Amino acid sequence: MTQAVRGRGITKYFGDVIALDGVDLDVAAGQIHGLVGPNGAGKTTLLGILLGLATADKGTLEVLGQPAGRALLVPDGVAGFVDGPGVYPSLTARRNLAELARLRGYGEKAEVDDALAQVGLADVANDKVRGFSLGMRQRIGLAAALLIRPRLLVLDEPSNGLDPSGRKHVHEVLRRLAADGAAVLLSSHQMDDVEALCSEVTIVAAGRVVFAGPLSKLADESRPVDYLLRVSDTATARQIAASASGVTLGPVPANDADLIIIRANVPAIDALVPQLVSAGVAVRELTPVTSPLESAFLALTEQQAQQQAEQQEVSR
Ligand SMILES: Nc1ncnc2c1ncn2[C@@H]1O[C@H](COP(=O)(O)OP(=O)(O)OP(=O)(O)O)[C@@H](O)[C@H]1O
Repeated sequence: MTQAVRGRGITKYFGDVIALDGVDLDVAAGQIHGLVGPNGAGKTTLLGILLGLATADKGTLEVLGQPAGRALLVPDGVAGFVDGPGVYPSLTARRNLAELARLRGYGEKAEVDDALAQVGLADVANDKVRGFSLGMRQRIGLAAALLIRPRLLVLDEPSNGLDPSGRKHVHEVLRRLAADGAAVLLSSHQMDDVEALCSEVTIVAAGRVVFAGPLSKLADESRPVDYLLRVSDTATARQIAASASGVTLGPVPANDADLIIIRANVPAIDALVPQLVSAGVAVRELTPVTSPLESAFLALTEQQAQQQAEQQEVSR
């Protein structure tokens, strides 16, 4: 599989602040890759470097086979935006895209209409962007990116402000692009979006990569997570869970009399369920409260924050 992005040791300072501290990033062509991390982790900075909006201080970056990251230039074949798309509020959605296409020297009206249709804005093509919601503006930004037929699409929080229908359009567009061989790199705080779309993720915390790889590798069976259990007899189930090894009882759920919340890892759950069943308690549902990505994200980023605090303590 060809690489769309290959970054090694990317480092970026803002004065004394180190926003990116030796970041490696690999995004394959045809892949939707998620970039996740807590506030201030360096995601926007990294995406900005890929889009030629900022330069790296150290490290190497190849985008679509070309060296990048050292000049304020959008590499060929790359589209996207950070911190929301730039639009002209006084122009209609269609004029915004048509002007952009004209400025860039490509794109016929038909492509503008097609891009608007793809993101679900055909019905409001003749409305001024001034009245558009955040989600609609995000979709205009995506439509603008589509005009250049990108081979790498870079998006910062593309689901911000999207309603379920807007989200569906955006997901479809991204999946279609990837199926056609383009690479998509998106940052998101919405773990369900990342899980629905991305095959691989890079998790960053405080400017460093704490995990990179397939989502399937994140599921760690030894890590305790919270589960919801729907059972036929909560009183007996709570009693058994309270004395089961490796299981901690959570709070009593407020609105559902048939549920209990427990914290356990996979082996502890595997041992608990037959115990409940043999005591005559039917187990009707067993669901992790947090997804594997969310719990890995929390565990990895907390670990990183703790290590940093310890390092600061040592260097004092
Ligand atoms: N232009 C700038 N000047 C000074 N510091 C900056 C600048 N841009 C980013 N930073 C700092 O660099 C670090 C990384 O910021 P960045 O915006 O890349 O994080 P992020 O992961 O995108 O965060 P969020 O999820 O909140 O958008 C932060 O400490 C931030 O304060």
